[in-house]
Amino acid sequence: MTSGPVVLVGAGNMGGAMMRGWLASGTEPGAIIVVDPSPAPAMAELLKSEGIRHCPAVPGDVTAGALIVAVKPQMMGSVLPGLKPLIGPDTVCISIAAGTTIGTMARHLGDVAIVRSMPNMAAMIGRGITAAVANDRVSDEQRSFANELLMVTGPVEWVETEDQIDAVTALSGSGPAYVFFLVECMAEAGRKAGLEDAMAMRLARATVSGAGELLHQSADHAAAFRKSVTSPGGTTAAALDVLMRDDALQALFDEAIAAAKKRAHELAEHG
Ligand SMILES: NC(=O)C1=CN([C@@H]2O[C@H](COP(=O)(O)OP(=O)(O)OC[C@H]3O[C@@H](n4cnc5c(N)ncnc54)[C@H](OP(=O)(O)O)[C@@H]3O)[C@@H](O)[C@H]2O)C=CC1
Ligand SMILES: O=C(O)[C@@H]1CCC=N1
Repeated sequence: MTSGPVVLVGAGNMGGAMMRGWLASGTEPGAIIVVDPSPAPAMAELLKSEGIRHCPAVPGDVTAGALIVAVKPQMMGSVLPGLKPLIGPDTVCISIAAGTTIGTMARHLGDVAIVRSMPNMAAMIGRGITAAVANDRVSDEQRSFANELLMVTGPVEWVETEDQIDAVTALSGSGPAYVFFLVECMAEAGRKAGLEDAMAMRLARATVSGAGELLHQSADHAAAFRKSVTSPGGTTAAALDVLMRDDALQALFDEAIAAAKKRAHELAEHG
């Protein structure tokens, strides 16, 4: 089954991160084909230096072992139909696009093996998290091949039902942006508290990345870490009294995640 090449359609931020992961994990450059009309100069250079075949349009002489679709959701409806020639009986098709459903993919690609997945931006440093769901055409062998291809950017969680992928998109797919915004807010608050701009940003960045690393290196619950920072009657308690007041921040996150999930449903309509 894995005799066909891994064909990546869309070598942008996420597709590029996956491709770099495949190379780093030992996939032969000759086993990768990239379809992208005009990759960014750095990507074009990488494809050239690695000797990866680059096709500005879908090649007519290839049957993919795995077909990874990493274009914007709004492009899926126009890109998917043209990918059919790449699909043979053993091809597993993997999408990372937000919103686009397995049903939409099957409508364009046919009754084939499809994995719908959702990575996140930390894939760029191999520290992402991906959730995936497979349709019933995906064999155990194809699922484990898909798992191998996805896990180069971090752990892979397989979910049972497709509707969970929209929730994943809202939580971990978009999630890095929430954390970056948290850094912006913390830095701005630090500035208002009297710190020089750049210093406030350095402290906020280091605080969030250090706290993230603690979570990464330990299985302890986030609440346990929070409690160990918080001395009774101390400064952290004073701040958390504000942040946790009336569950307002939780309510804001509930609303934000629900909005992202709703948007994923809307994006599905572009198929
Ligand atoms: N960014 C993120 O954090 C995450 C994104 N995703 C999903 O990943 C997908 C890709 O996002 P991202 O990598 O950020 O987007 P990018 O715009 O960086 O990448 C998309 C790539 O596809 C190329 N492209 C455009 N048209 C075609 C075509 N007809 N055939 C082949 N390639 C084409 C684009 O080229 P050009 O730039 O020239 O148009 C670009 O290189 C999206 O569906 C998104 O929902 C999932 C998780 C996280
Ligand atoms: O914002 C988006 O639609 C994409 C999907 C998850 C992260 N970025």
